[in-house]
Amino acid sequence: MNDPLPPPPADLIDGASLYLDFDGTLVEIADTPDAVVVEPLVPDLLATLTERLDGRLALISGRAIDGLAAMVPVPGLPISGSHGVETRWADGRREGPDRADGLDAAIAEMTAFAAKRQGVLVEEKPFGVALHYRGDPGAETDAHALVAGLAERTGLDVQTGKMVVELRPAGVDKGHALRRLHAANPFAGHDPIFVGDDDTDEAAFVAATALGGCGILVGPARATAARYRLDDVTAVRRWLKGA
Ligand SMILES: O=P(O)(O)OC[C@H]1O[C@H](O[C@H]2O[C@H](CO)[C@@H](O)[C@H](O)[C@H]2O)[C@H](O)[C@@H](O)[C@@H]1O
Repeated sequence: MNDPLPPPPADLIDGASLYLDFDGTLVEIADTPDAVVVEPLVPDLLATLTERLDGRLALISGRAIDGLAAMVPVPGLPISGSHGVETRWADGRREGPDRADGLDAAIAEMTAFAAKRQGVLVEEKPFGVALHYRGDPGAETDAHALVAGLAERTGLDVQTGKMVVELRPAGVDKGHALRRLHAANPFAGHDPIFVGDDDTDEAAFVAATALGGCGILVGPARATAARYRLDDVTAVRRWLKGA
């Protein structure tokens, strides 16, 4: 595939509001969710950017907020978690929906599925659940079929990702997350820039563009709503340091 997307200019975030994905963007993908290595330079970089942007920096992740906040201990950093389902604002206020009926039963079925396949694991989240098959790629088809069936029965939506398929509340995605954060101070009125690598990030690229900003895809060229592209996590960190 030809790559029509240039790297972002160094001054793109001047005066902007910056929204960052986590896995595959700020940290390298690892074998399991808990195996991710967060070097000290990551929270240090986020703290520096928060100061430089007068607080206009937030994480928008597929991970649940509590786990992510523990991995990235930056005081006052707003976080949207679980693919836009839950929010932690800079002052610590939390927002999220009720836990869906049927979620516990879905977790039980996924756990039974994983118990029969070494390398498949279940990641529980407060409002959803992810089924990871990075440790057993051959389980992909069955994992997707299981989660599609559970989505029909529970009314939850299917979210795909890198070697993962999950259930999350319907009608919410990272685009909603970006719009929600961007409607509030200090983000509002500044062009939104979103940086991400995965399927779930496309909705945020679309939202950022519609609000007058743009998206930056991380990873190999692909069909995307992003305007710019960076090769990998190292390139993201270099760009953020130089921006
Ligand atoms: O939106 P993100 O912050 O990028 O989160 C997306 C998912 O990331 C995590 O899973 C992915 O990263 C794992 C660790 O590198 C990897 O083992 C897995 O295969 C990837 O799918 C996280 O565990 C999920 O909850 C997030 O939805």
